[in-house]
Order: sequence, then structure tokens, then C-alpha cells
Amino acid sequence: MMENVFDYEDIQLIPAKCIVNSRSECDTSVVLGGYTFKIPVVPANMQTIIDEKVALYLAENNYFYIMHRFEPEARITFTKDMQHRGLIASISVGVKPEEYLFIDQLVEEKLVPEFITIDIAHGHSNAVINMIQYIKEKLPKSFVIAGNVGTPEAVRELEHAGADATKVGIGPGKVCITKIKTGFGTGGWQLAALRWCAKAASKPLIADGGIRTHGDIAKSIRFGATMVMIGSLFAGHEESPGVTVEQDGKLYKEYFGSASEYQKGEKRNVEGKKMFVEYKGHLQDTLTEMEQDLQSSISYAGGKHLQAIRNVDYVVVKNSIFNGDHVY
Ligand SMILES: NC(=O)C1=CN([C@@H]2O[C@H](COP(=O)(O)OP(=O)(O)OC[C@H]3O[C@@H](n4cnc5c(N)ncnc54)[C@H](OP(=O)(O)O)[C@@H]3O)[C@@H](O)[C@H]2O)C=CC1
Ligand SMILES: Nc1nc2c(ncn2[C@@H]2O[C@H](COP(=O)(O)O)[C@@H](O)[C@H]2O)c(=O)[nH]1
Repeated sequence: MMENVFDYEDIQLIPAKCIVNSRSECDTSVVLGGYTFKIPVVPANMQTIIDEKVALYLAENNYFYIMHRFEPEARITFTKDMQHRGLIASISVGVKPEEYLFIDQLVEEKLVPEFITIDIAHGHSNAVINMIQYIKEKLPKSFVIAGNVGTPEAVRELEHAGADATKVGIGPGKVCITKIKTGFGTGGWQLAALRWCAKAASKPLIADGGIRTHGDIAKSIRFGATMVMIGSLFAGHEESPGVTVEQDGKLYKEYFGSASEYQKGEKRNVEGKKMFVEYKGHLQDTLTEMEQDLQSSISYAGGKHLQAIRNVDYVVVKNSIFNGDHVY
């Protein structure tokens, strides 16, 4: 049994002496797969979070992106288009037999996506291990992100199979009902699970799900993440692909799980739900605010680079950091 578990809301990082005169001196950039990105954040590869337009915007502006896998036939054209523009191609795959044919098709067309993410709910499986090995054999230059996992054994096995990074988080997502329907996952202790996985990881970890505030990004870095994947905080933008609805004069955007009935088109093995989040303007405003908040985090960590956050002390303040306040 795991003891002393905690989640984002239970932790406060402890400030160290500031070494900058302005937060603008703090550098939030991160390197993944040999590419440098502006912030250690990637919008979730879900259909209400990213589409071709959002992917293009992110890539053109040096933000990491991962295109979803729910329009499988569009991926070849997408990869060609992005690379034709001199941008990275970062796509997702599943593990069913047709996905092996898709990898073969990439090879036939001499297309090598810079990033391929294997996007599966229970990533600690032979199905994912076999897919990692297949991609690494056929497209050795593609950077493979594999997941999702929630244990050090899983991180070790996927890294051993050839994954270049692993994605941690089973059940902490805002539209996730895995924890309720199956009793399993890292929901409620995602940050502690990340720390546990980080002890085994020899390659980058992506913390996926459960980020509710920008401070949670810094906390993820502190506990071992190189990057964080975020869904709900990106769902409410003008550019977000989810449908916009109006109720009582207020705008909302649709956000649904990749394992929801809405995504699957059927009620079979449903582990996700749909919700509406408040409309919050343009994507770039959120990205800029995330960058500024992270610059501030770095200054509190007493450094000039993200790495400084890794070294700070922390306290566990069980469920109390909001003091009854709302997040915003
Ligand atoms: N991060 C998270 O907590 C979660 C994320 N999701 C998201 O939902 C989407 C759908 O995920 P997923 O169902 O994995 O993908 P798929 O629907 O593509 O399923 C992939 C394959 O794995 C099998 N499979 C799925 N779950 C299990 C399991 N628990 N044990 C054994 N085999 C399994 C499926 O068969 P069969 O359906 O017949 O079992 C299928 O053959 C993904 O985008 C994923 O990221 C879903 C749940 C949790
Ligand atoms: N259990 C489920 N998890 C899902 C589903 N669709 C996506 N996800 C995961 O959630 C995160 C985003 O989390 P958020 O807290 O930032 O909103 C995403 O990246 C997936 O890993 C689903 O249907 N069921």
C-alpha cells in the first residue's frame, strides 16, 4: 500500500531567495525530443481541445502540440502539411491492427513525424509495448511518447521497450470517470503518483490530467515532470474545437472525454463524460498568462530557469491551500 499520498491542492512550494530583478528574466522554455518549446505545457490530444488550426497556431508559435487520433484518415495529410510548412508533425496513434497499417503507410510515403504519441487508457500493456517496438523499428527517428501509466514498473517497461517519454495519469482528468467506474487510477493522488514514477524514470515524464491552476504546472515540474498535458484549462477558448453554447446570456464551450459516449458514438466501455466550461476568450491570452505565472514560479524558486523549481522544498497542507476560496 502507498502511504503519504497527496495531490496538487495539498502542496505548497517553499520560496527561495530571488536572484532576478524582474520576472521577465526567467526562462520558461523546455527541450523535448531535441526541440525547444516556449512553455512546458501541451494541450490534451482530445477532439474538443485541438484541431488542425490550433495545432498550426501552436507549432508556428513554438508551443508543443499533439494532434488527436480521432480522424485517423486525416493524419497523413496533416503530417505532410505541417512538414511542408517547416513545422514539426506531432500525431497520435492507438494500438488496434489498423494502426500498424497506418505506420506502414507513413513508411511507404517516406513520412517521419517528429513526435508520435501512443494514446491509450491503460498504457502498461503488451499492446502498447508492441506498438512502441513497431514504431521504433519502422520509424526510429520519431520521438515516441507512450502512455498512460501510473506506476514505476510501467515507466520502466515502456522505457525499456523504447519509449522516449512516458505519460503519467490514469483517472485524474476533469471529464474522467475511470476512477468511479473501475475503482482504479491516480485520481486524487496524481502528484504523488508522478513523484513515484519519477523515481524510476530515466527519460522525460509528461504529467497528464488534474491540472486546475497554473501553479499546478510548477508543482508538476517540482515532482518530476518535464512537461504537463492539460485539457480542461484549454477547453473554453474561442479557438477550442468544442461547440459553443449560450445559456442565460453567458457563453460556454463543450468539453468531452475521449472515452465518452460522445467521442465513441456508442455506450460501450464508457470512461468519460461531457461537460461545459465557461468561455474564456483567446487561447494566446491563456498561454501568455501561463508563461508569466511560470516566470513568477521560477523567481520564487530562486532561479532563472525551469530547472530551479526541481530543487525547492515543499510542505503538505492537506486540502487547505484554497482556504475556502474559489480558484479564480
Ligand atoms: N488518461 C486516462 O485516465 C484515460 C484516458 N482515456 C482516453 O480515452 C481514449 C480511449 O482509450 P482506449 O480505450 O485505451 O483506446 P481504444 O478505444 O483505442 O482501445 C484500444 C485497445 O485497447 C483495448 N483496451 C482498452 N482498455 C483496455 C483495458 N482496460 N484492458 C485491456 N484492453 C483494453 C481495447 O479493446 P476493448 O475496448 O475491446 O477493451 C482496444 O482494443 C484515449 O484517448 C485515452 O487517452 C480513457 C480512459 C482513461
Ligand atoms: N478517464 C478518462 N480520461 C480522459 C478521457 N479523455 C481524456 N482523458 C484524460 O484527461 C486528460 C485531461 O485532463 P484535464 O484534467 O486537464 O481535463 C487527457 O489528457 C487524458 O489523459 C476520458 O474519456 N476518460
